[in-house]
Amino acid sequence: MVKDFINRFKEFIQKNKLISPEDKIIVAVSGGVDSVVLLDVLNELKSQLKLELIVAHFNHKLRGAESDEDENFVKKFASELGIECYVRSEDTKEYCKSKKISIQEGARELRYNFFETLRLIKGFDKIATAHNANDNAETVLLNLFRGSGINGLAGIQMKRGNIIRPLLFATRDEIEEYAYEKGLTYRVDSSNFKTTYRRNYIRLNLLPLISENINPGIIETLNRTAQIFSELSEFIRHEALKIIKFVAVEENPGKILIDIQRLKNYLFFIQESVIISTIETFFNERIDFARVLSVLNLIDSTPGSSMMISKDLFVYRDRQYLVFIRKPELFETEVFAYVHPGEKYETDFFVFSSEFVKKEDVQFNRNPQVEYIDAELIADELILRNWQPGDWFIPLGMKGRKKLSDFLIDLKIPVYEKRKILVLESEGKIVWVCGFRLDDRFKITDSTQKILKIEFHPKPIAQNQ
Ligand SMILES: Nc1ncnc2c1ncn2[C@@H]1O[C@H](COP(=O)(O)OP(=O)(O)OP(=O)(O)O)[C@@H](O)[C@H]1O
Repeated sequence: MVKDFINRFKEFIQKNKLISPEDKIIVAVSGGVDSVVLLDVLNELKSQLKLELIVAHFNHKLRGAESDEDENFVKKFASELGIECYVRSEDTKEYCKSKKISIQEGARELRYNFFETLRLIKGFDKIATAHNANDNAETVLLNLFRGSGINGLAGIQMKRGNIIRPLLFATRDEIEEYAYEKGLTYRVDSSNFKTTYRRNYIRLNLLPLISENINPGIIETLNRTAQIFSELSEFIRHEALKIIKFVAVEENPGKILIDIQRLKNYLFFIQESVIISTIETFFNERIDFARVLSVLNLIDSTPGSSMMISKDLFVYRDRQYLVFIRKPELFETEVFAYVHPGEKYETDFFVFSSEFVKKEDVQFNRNPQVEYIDAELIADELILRNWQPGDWFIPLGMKGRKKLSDFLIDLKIPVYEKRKILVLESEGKIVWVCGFRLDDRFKITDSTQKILKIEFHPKPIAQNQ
């Protein structure tokens, strides 16, 4: 059986290109039977495949002395095999409390960050975890019952970035049998928070029932189904990336605009994949299915509707576009500042400057970011602030007053851009809709004596904000 297991392992890693000869692999060992077997099998193949192996263990300090015993067990096992072992401990509860995330989420974040940091420091190629075919079957059912798109039905990915799951071909029984035949010891219940109530219910109640009454090979069947969905998902993702080129009208660091009408032309599962791929490709984040649904619901809601995708990624429904935007750009532009004629005011997002100039230095041009005003008509202290509903002004060249909101609609300024518009105010009157239009009352005329040149320049958004 042991030989057969190792052969199937080899076949699986070759067929799916998970491991190549001379790979340097970090093996994530919790101490449970799966990861103990994974390390053992990789160690068996070490010289044949010329692998370099190290072990990584994260002590989450979640189960008191037991956690420390897991750590000692893993260290001892690795040293018996002559493999270096790296351990990191951190109070996971504290970490999750401070970040306001669930223990499961926080533990995962800490663990995978540690593995990746170790990989970079050691210059290794891959990180192997020991998820098995039962984990995969349970994940598929969980996702199906909770509601999921194609990605969820694809189950646990065999490979994601540098992470590989080479034990996905084996069922839990087979792994336990291997351990038994090789006389391997392991820690029982060393997993972190894998056994959530729902997963446990599926494992202990549902799957045995299905196995007894419908299909004794349900684990293998679900794994095959997952494989089909995984290939389908890969195919659609490939197509989605092409479609993004067509539906995204503007792409720059920190902001993506997707044309709603164009997106609507596609079937739902393609729309879903476009949203997922946009977020993964341009923002390097992941999104769960429930949130994908909410994003797609925005398409049918009123302009201005919005939602948070993650702590700092925001999506907004504009009149024409779905706008994905990094939060800082949107929110940190709340502005209310006192500025004095002749002074400069600068933030991370824009520069406002003003200087007194002579009549002969006035250069009229079509650049709306530079204007000249009659300095004798303004106060000594001006206010630079976000525009607000109810604001009005007299646009240059016009006689009557105009509501700023109407002015912005006429200019077809997208909803998300509107939020960032600033006005320069003097004694309750708007002098300038910065970067757009001067107020007629403050323009320079033949009788103007003192001229103030005003400029407003937004700054490009820094990458990866
Ligand atoms: N504390 C740990 N230290 C090292 N490796 C771990 C640890 N916990 C889990 N692993 C690795 O991850 C595999 C899966 O573990 P587990 O099922 O507990 O994780 P999970 O809760 O399903 O989360 P995830 O899918 O994010 O890994 C283990 O077999 C092991 O390879």
